[in-house]
Amino acid sequence: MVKSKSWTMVRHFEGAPKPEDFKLEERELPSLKDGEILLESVFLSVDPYMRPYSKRMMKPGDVMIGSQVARVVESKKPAVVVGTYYVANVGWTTHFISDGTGMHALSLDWPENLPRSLSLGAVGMPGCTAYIGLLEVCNAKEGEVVLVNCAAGAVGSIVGQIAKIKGCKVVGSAGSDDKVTYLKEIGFDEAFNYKTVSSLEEALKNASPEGYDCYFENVGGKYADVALQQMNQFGRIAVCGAISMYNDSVPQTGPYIQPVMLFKQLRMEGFICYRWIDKFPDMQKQLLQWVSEGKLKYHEHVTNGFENMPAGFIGMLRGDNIGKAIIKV
Ligand SMILES: NC(=O)C1=CN([C@@H]2O[C@H](COP(=O)(O)OP(=O)(O)OC[C@H]3O[C@@H](n4cnc5c(N)ncnc54)[C@H](OP(=O)(O)O)[C@@H]3O)[C@@H](O)[C@H]2O)C=CC1
Ligand SMILES: CCCCCCCCC/C=C/C=O
Repeated sequence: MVKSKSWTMVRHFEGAPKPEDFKLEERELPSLKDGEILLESVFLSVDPYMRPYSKRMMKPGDVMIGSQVARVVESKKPAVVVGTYYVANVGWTTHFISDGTGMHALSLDWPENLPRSLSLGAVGMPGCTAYIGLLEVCNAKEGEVVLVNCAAGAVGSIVGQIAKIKGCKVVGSAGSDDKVTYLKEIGFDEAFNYKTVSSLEEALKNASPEGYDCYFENVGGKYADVALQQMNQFGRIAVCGAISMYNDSVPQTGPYIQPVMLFKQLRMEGFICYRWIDKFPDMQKQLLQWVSEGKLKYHEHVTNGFENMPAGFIGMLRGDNIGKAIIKV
């Protein structure tokens, strides 16, 4: 008998998630039936969406939502070979039985020198989100100026680098001096620590006196109020996330965006990456190629041990991570 451990949500989060909001549970899995496979997790992802989507998709006692890279340890499905790897959306759980639906296999020729955890980060959903938001939603063009916040994170760090590959000028903001150093290392033209600048408005003006054509928005709230004022005429804003608002119990209120949207003739579009799910395989191929060629750098913030998964999640929301926050079992 195989024992599976899972992290469940004890109660809906109030404000920032806390360790006591999670419970580690264990259960025995049944024997495999014909057509089924048994998988064990190798890497799990902790992502900001888990905070707002826990409210939309979960009830107390449910296993936390999320995706992982898992290895096949037993197979009663002829097409599936033991030792192969899959990305599966099965939540915070160490072992699971599947008939193969709702998962996708990692390429059998995954490069030896690259960690498979990249399929949860730079070459996975966050990488595709960066690609879509920048190129499909903002429609960034060579020579334009791109602003991205949460710039040292899983999505933001890829946004900035794709923008450089496409010939844009890139400005990024992040929440520590180490993150700012990292952004310069990976090719951002300008970067600043939004927590220590005396004026966000001045920091944005200094970084790009010529204004901004594209704004890849991950933060929302007061940051956005200031950044929108720095947009150029006909600027485009891809609303990817609003992490500064996810823990709010009482919604934040204005300033309101209509005057600046009107007089600068801006276009703002919210997007969820899965609208482009059919394009994921092509985007992932491109992202993996850029990584293999050294054009796209990646960094991972690895928390070791499944038992530390809530701490890894809480730490990511607090800003502990440079690059993708990953749990290694
Ligand atoms: N629309 C879509 O399809 C998708 C949207 N997203 C969104 O993209 C954004 C980035 O996600 P992801 O790259 O995975 O996460 P990150 O790797 O960027 O990690 C989250 C980061 O958010 C920053 N942060 C936390 N609280 C605040 C705050 N109050 N104000 C400003 N920054 C804060 C921290 O960085 P710092 O130290 O810089 O503050 C932290 O490191 C999120 O908003 C997420 O919801 C992600 C995937 C898909
Ligand atoms: C494993 C279930 C995931 C369902 C929600 C995925 C949402 C991804 C888009 C993110 C939006 C904001 O962060």
